[in-house]
Amino acid sequence: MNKLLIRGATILTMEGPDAIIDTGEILIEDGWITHVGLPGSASGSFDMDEVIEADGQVAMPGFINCHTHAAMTLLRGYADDLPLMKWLSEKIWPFEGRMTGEDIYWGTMLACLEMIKSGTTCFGDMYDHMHDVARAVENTGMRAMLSRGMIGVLPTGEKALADAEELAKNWNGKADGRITVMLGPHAPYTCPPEYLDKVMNLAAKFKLGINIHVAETLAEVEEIKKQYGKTPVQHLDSLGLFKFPVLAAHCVHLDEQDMEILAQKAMGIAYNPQSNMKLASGIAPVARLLELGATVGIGTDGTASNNNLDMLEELRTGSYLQKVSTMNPEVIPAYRALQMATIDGALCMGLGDRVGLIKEGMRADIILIDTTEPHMCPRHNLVANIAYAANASDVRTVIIDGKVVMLDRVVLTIDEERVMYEVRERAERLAGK
Ligand SMILES: CSC[C@H]1O[C@@H](n2cnc3c(O)ncnc32)[C@H](O)[C@@H]1O
Ligand SMILES: [Zn+2]
Repeated sequence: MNKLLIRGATILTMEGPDAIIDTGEILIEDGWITHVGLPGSASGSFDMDEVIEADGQVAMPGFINCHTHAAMTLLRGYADDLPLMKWLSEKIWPFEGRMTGEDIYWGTMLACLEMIKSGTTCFGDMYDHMHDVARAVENTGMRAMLSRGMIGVLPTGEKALADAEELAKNWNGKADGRITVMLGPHAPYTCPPEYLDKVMNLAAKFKLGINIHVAETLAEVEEIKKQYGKTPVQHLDSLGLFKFPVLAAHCVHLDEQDMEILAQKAMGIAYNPQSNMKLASGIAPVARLLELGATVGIGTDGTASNNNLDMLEELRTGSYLQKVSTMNPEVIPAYRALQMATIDGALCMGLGDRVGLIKEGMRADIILIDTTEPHMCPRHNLVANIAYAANASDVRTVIIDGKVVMLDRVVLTIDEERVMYEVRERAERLAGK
């Protein structure tokens, strides 16, 4: 049995706003959290394989980015300052059409590197060549929910369904259980009802959830209303999609009925504030969705519309944006924002029984954040300091599934120079330079 002890940290368990243990200990055995408590309460350090001394640091669950397209690191800075449809059809899709599986592997490696260095331990992905995405997840030690993006209106729509089935057969539960699989029909405007029927048949056959972009722009809502006489959410509901566990990304333009449907029937909603701001898509009505009882996690979306994968930045923006759009500073307070970026993100992807809390019986996805820098001083409120003042570079150590993947800012599973070299070369070729 492998035993790892984290000692001396303030533990922000995320089990409740007051569930904070000063100078505590976390014992991890074979990747499981087996003890969380006060100093000296674990069995002693003499028989540990590894002890991490974490004085001056906060231990909390790793961040969970519940919506991204990891390999889009290759497109970072390639197409900016455009609205969604123009951005996709004129810039993104032509570039993606030139990408190989190997390009996607290296793009995902870079995303994993960036995520680990900013405290993300788990991400939800939708893309093509998912076998190569899965290889990157396996090699870096990250946890991920993977979905093959499927565009039903393209001639490749049938192949995408076959790829999704392969992904489920080959990778669901693999990499020591760190990889799970969902189906990824891209959006109601790219997947007609007959195609979504095929997706639902597959979901039923393999007992999979569904990851889909929904109601991202006003143009989408108008288009779906014109074609089907219903809002995107009501259209999907009438097709029976919400009989499956659905993770709905964006959900920016919703009426009250849409919000009730999502709150009652969706497994989760991925809120992507920075991407929605940058593409000028709008502001998701998250404060109201939360009032109605919806489960809302936070996603960065891909780095062509963000342009980074920094969850501390994202949760802060997400909170501030709701405050300003409702003109109410009380909505999404600091602790709520951290919940959305941890346990609620896990729930959105069906992983809430496994990760998102520091609690006995959960897998150990834990980050250590340095609290000794000037911008974290004084400590009136630790939670506010993390949610509103911390930087990605304050994340010192990252543990995923009980394995140390970054120790004191050295990533142990990735050759940083090699990854950046590969991505630079490939990005230049793909951009036609
Ligand atoms: C078919 S794989 C996934 C597909 O989604 C594209 N994408 C990236 N960001 C967005 C977004 O905000 N809305 C819709 N589609 C998006 C990505 O480029 C891939 O082609
Ligand atoms: Zn997306």
